[in-house]
Amino acid sequence: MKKDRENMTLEISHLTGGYSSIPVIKDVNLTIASGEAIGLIGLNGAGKSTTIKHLLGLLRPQAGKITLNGINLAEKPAEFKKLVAYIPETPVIYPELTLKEHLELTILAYQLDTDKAWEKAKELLTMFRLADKLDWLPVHFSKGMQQKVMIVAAFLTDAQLLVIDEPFTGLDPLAVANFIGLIKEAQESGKEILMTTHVLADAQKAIKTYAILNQGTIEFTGSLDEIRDHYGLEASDSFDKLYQLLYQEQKNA
Ligand SMILES: Nc1ncnc2c1ncn2[C@@H]1O[C@H](COP(=O)(O)OP(=O)(O)OP(=O)(O)O)[C@@H](O)[C@H]1O
Repeated sequence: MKKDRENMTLEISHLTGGYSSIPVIKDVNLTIASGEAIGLIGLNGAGKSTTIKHLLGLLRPQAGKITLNGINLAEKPAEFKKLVAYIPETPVIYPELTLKEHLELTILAYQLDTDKAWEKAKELLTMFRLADKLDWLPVHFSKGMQQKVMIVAAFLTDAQLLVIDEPFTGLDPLAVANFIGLIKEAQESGKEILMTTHVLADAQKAIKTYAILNQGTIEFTGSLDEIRDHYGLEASDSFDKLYQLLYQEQKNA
């Protein structure tokens, strides 16, 4: 398939949804173009994971639509999902499968060319210091090592959209640096990235644009400097102050 960067866009438009008739996210609009990475930030309970669940097709919207490269998730879920790789906050590990078998599952699920995929897997496994553990059971790995398995599997897929939920907790600084390098590479190769995080110090090494989700609504989108201006933060203020302001808004709502 010819890659035309102009058509490679994630569009979330007027998305309203949640777990019951009372919506958790309301009229969310977000566009991520090819080569763009957006950080989704907000207080606990703001609706970040709920937005991600909609994006992965795990929840059905009450209103609105999600398209990727023009493919509507509601109309062509299988086609849409093949273009998406997901790194969950809590690693999903199958207790009876080895590391090698976990990666084989990914290769099968995304119908990857086996030789090319293993070439890529070896690079990623070496980067994350897991190359000698292919026959181990990841269920016995540490939290950080399990997180690395998720990262290796996601970057193996070559998916167009990377959805990443709070990746930094549990990763050591070497792994964080490698992960940030992969995010930058993914952007350079024209992928779209949506990452939720509370760890702006690490995120800002790779991500320049942030969407602020407050009580289920995207309140502002921009660079960290634009966010400072919008919320009246001083250059000397830490971003903790932003969260305090969001909390005040929530209390006053
Ligand atoms: N499975 C569920 N069933 C019902 N309500 C849920 C469920 N999961 C989350 N919620 C509710 O949806 C709201 C948003 O939760 P969500 O997990 O999307 O927040 P978040 O922004 O990801 O928070 P965090 O920063 O803690 O990860 C919260 O009020 C939460 O209680």
